[in-house]
Amino acid sequence: MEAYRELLRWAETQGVEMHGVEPRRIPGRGIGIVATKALQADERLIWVPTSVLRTLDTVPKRIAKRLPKDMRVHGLLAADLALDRSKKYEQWNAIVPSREDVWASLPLTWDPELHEFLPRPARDILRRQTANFDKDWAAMQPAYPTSVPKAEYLYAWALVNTRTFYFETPKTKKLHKDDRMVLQPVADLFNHADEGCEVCFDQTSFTVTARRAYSPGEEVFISYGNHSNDFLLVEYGFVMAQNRWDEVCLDDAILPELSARQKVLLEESGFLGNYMLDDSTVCYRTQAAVRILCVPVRDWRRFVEEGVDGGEAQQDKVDRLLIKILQKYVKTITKTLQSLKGLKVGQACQLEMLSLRWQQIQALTAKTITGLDA
Ligand SMILES: C[S@@+](CC[C@H](N)C(=O)[O-])C[C@H]1O[C@@H](n2cnc3c(N)ncnc32)[C@H](O)[C@@H]1O
Repeated sequence: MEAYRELLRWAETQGVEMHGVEPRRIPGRGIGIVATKALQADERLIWVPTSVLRTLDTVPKRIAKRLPKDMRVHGLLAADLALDRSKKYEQWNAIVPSREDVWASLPLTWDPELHEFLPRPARDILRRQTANFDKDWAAMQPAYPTSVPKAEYLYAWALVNTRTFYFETPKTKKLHKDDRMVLQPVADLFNHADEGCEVCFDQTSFTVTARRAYSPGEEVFISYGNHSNDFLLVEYGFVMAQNRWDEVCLDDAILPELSARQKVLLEESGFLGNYMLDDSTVCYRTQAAVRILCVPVRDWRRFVEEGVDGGEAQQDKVDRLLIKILQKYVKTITKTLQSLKGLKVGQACQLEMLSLRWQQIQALTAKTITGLDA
């Protein structure tokens, strides 16, 4: 019998209710939740009592007391998963992705040589994530020097990273926002889409409710947030083919064009770096940075300080220069894609994911060029 059927049986004994949906294996997405009948908007699909959650409070005292009092909840939950030898959650343990699956998908566990091929925003997120893991491991390691090898803790930490939900209790409300996290067996089988079901919680339960109708057999998603593909790649180990929240960072295209003086001016006005474009817009910061490259400083100041754009002719100049910068960037991306093809490190699926991501970035950049050129 599929392990998730055992999980469902266990969940039922714990009071979890599922209506018109069930878990199934979905190619390329592990397990997901699928409609078993026609569903209507506003139908309640899953109800999970808070008694099922794995939280700060369910970490056994014998574990927590050996760890620092101020340890992050992420680190504590990972310690609990790594040390748990009880049968209490065995049905849940049986359905979570294997270590191999996590290692294949999550950049944190990849060969560091591959990290240099992540887009800049992904590298930034990974740097913060690595610092958090290192902090938690530094607390864990001396407390359990022999019983939990680093790779085992990293696996548990990655599961927590990819499967927790935001949850507030009077106790966790006193903690940092990032610490208000809980593991939620069963509801953690929902995959992500850029628009999904409604997820609500109160002190007694989590509820997932359909926002639209679904046909039988259709996968039902929730949204993990309005995340770009760079974020999804590092935090969850996947990128989406279509993502309305996706965006491209242009810092690697624009920063090298700026002189030291121009960087100082941009810094002073709060416009240095974080240049983004999405499916329909080039951000104001990008406009400010490209403008400083091609209009008199006096006019540039009026743009950033008063929002005066200098008229159509000047905007045209800015657009022309931006097109050139973006065309150069498209060529740089082509080189990155070629380098990826020749790489001898990492797994094929990791290289494919990186290539896919750069192709997406290239496509969005090219689309912007076409839009500007029209
Ligand atoms: C909360 S779990 C969802 C259940 C998971 N698929 C499983 O098999 O247990 C989050 C993980 O599911 C996968 N996932 C979620 N949404 C996805 C999507 N749209 N495409 C591909 N993988 C997805 C990623 O591996 C992510 O880290």
